[in-house]
Amino acid sequence: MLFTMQRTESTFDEIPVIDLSNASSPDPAQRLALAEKIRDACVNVTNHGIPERYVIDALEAVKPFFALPTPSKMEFDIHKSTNFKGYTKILGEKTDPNGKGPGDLHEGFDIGWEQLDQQSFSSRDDGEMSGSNVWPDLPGFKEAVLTYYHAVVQLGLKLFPLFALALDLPENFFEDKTTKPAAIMRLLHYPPQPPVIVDDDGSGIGIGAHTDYECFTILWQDNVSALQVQTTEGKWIDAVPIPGTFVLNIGDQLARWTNDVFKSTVHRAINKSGLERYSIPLFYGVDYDVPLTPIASCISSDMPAKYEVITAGEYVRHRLQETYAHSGTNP
Ligand SMILES: O=C(O)CCC(=O)C(=O)O
Ligand SMILES: [Fe+2]
Repeated sequence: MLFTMQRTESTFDEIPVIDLSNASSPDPAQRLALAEKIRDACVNVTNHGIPERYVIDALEAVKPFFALPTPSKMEFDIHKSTNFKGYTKILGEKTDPNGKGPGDLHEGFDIGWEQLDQQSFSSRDDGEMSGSNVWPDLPGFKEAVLTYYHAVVQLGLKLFPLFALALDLPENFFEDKTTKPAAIMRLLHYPPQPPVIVDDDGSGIGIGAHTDYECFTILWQDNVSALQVQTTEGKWIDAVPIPGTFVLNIGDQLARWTNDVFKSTVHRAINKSGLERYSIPLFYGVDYDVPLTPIASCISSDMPAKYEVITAGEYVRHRLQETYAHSGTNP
């Protein structure tokens, strides 16, 4: 009989902390032991190798941008972009596909892959998601943001082999599918809001309940608690910020590769602190032209294929269109 993977149930009461020191250990047993720990839908990772200085610099770069008057920020309106890059105004996004409210109480600035050392953007064929970044003319902004971006992209490349191991696949399974890092990064600002519990009409939500669209998300959050993660039983757990760690979430592309053996993590954020909150998620997917074909060991007569096969780029574009539809269309 063919070996079939079992679905992972995430039933934690608090989000586990996983030490990534052994991610590139020469000992395969240590890499495998670590891989088993990241099966859960959501973990905090420590010893990730990203210098704190990079986080601080990116944050200090973006704060003056968010402090600009709205018309200046709207010059970089995400709706002017072919590939959803640039500025999202407060309430500009509605991340919960079933959300009833007026939109999400955060503003954001999105970038994708770009080399750090280049004068001008060299375009890359990203199919559905082709296009360039936009940059405000603020001193040090681009350099600080891209320096942090590239450090997290490198961390992500170390995680793909662990996910492959956890699926009993060759460690290099994702290598030829991640040759042009398809990573979107967002710098997010949640302004202080009245300490309301979210109303029945959905107003007051910082970011509505959703799953992320790529394979996994590496998220830095400041020390203001707002993020919540839903367990398989439907319980909301606070992703309490732990200094020096990142949150690692599973996203829809991995769910599609694995026919839901790895489920994508439902999460949301509500900033009830009365304080400003900042977070920086980086969503790491496979190359946009790669079809999300389910892995054979994740399909059986008990677990028939759940998702139609589409490319990563088609999937991401479709989801971004839905998210931003209520505040405009893109070219
Ligand atoms: O701000 C956060 O903690 C979560 C952000 C998020 O879920 C997203 O941008 O997809
Ligand atoms: Fe998210």
